[in-house]
This record gives sequence, structure tokens and C-alpha cells, in this order.
Amino acid sequence: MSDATAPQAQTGGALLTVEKLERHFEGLKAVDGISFTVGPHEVVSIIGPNGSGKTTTLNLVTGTIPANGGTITLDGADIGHADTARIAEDGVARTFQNGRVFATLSVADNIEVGIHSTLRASRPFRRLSRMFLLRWIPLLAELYIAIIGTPASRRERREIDATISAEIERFEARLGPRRDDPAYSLSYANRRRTEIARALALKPKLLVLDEPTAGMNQSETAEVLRQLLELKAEGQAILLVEHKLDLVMSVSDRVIVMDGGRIIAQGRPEQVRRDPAVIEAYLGRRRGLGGEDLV
Ligand SMILES: Nc1ncnc2c1ncn2[C@@H]1O[C@H](COP(=O)(O)OP(=O)(O)OP(=O)(O)O)[C@@H](O)[C@H]1O
Repeated sequence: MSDATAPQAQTGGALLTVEKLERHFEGLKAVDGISFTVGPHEVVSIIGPNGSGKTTTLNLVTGTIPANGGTITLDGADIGHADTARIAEDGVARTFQNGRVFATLSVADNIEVGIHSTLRASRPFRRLSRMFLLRWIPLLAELYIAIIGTPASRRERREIDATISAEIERFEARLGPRRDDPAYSLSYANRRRTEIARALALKPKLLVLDEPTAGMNQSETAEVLRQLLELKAEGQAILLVEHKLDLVMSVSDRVIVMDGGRIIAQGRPEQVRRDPAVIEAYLGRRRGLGGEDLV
């Protein structure tokens, strides 16, 4: 049986360590002192009834909103107080529950936007942009490189093109023919694929996916599952929030179950599936998340 309070395996070597994380919205404790880890090549899923705090947890880990308490470390470095751009640079890339792409940009340009934060040769001195008095220096340098170019920036350009092509290739049949199409002309599923490709182009240490199959039909969901299994085989660490429990149970190394902002169970999929607290959360209160998949 899983134990929500037990320290997780391999905490010492964890990629992501979350401890006593808290976030409240006025009186509501959306995330109430949760602790968990994700290992360097682990796929960890967070499940739970609607409103249990899953997306808030992802928002905290990715710096989208600040925490009211607790710590978040990535590879041993504190990211709990960093902004989203810094966290992305440090190696956490995410997708959003409702799918966010730039509607008027092409598929290729949407993917490139993701890489922009990692550019070195084309964006020298970029850390100075955080300093109010000195931020004109990286701006001028970027402008010079954009107009004149340097051997390093041209090499980086070729690398960017190769990364974009590699990520489109991952979804070849779907995105290949649509590389230059604006995102607004894509199907919903292809917009979600573009968003995942954009996150992967960052070559993140941790890929954070918020309901990647939301709004997808059965065959599209099966395709996402195949792609997640491929990423897992490549050793990609993933933190996943997903309502489709068959997919969760097929892809996850560990499953965390939240209810009311707390972790009520965590463990291997087969342990969590049989946990009485989980069955109670899904079936006892009939919150309609396909709880029948758990028993
Ligand atoms: N910005 C906000 N302001 C006020 N309350 C919020 C805010 N964001 C989330 N909440 C509340 O916090 C709780 C947890 O929300 P959250 O979106 O994290 O749940 P969830 O488990 O992801 O739900 P779902 O499965 O429906 O996406 C809910 O009660 C929600 O209404």
C-alpha cells in the first residue's frame, strides 16, 4: 500500500524535490504542505478529483505563481523564488491545460519561441537584462548580431533550425506538412502537439505536462501515450497531470494522488490503484473521474 507521508525513494539523487509546498487563495488552501520528488529519468503523474490542486502544483513548480511556503529545488538548486524564464533556462519546460500557442505564428516559429530563452551566441550578456541600469547592453548586442551576425550566431541559427526540424519530425505525419502554417489554422490536437514540441525543443531536464490529452479523442490519446512512452524510453523526466487514468497507469513510474490540496497517496501505479484512500476519493464521493479504472 502506498504511504502519502513516506519520504520518496532516491530523494538524494532527485531531479526535482518539492518540500512542504503551500499555496492558498484567500481562505482556500489549494496546495497544503505537499512533498514529493521526481527522479532524473522518472515519469511521475499527479492525479486527483477536480479542484484538488494539481494545476496549482504545476504552476508553483514552473514559477507561474509564487508559493506561500515550502521549497522547490531542481538538481539541488533553489528554484522556489525564480521567475518562469529563469526556471525554463534552468531546465523546466511546460505545457498548459488549455493549450497555449501563438495563433499567428507558424508551427516552426512557435517552436522557435521556446528555444529563444536558451540562445547564447545570439543573445550575449542576456543575464544583464535583469539589471535595470544595464539592460541596454544585451539589447544593443542582440540588435548588432541580428543585423551583422557573427560566426557563432550563424552556427547557432543552424542548430536552431536542426532542433525545430527534429521536434517536428517527432510528430512528422501531423506537423511535418504544416510546418509553415499559422497555429490558428491547426486542429486542436495539432496545437497541443506544437506546444509539446515547443517544450521539448528546450531540451528540458524536466518536462511538465498539464493534461496533454484534454479534448483529444481515443486514437489521438493513444498517439500521445505512444509518444510519452518514447520520451520515457529516451530517459526524459516528466511530471504529468492527466485525467485519463489508463494513460497515467501505462506511462507512470510513480503516481501521486491529491485531494483537497494534500497528497493522499503516492506509489507505483499498481499500489495506488488499490489504495483505499484513492478509491474513496474517486468512487466514494463520486467525483466522476472514471474511478472505475482504479479498481
Ligand atoms: N487563481 C486562483 N484564484 C482563486 N482560486 C484558485 C485559483 N487557482 C486555483 N484556485 C482554486 O484552487 C483549487 C485547486 O485548483 P487547481 O486548478 O489546482 O485544481 P486541479 O486539481 O488542477 O483541478 P482540475 O482537475 O479541475 O484542473 C480549486 O478550488 C480552485 O478553484
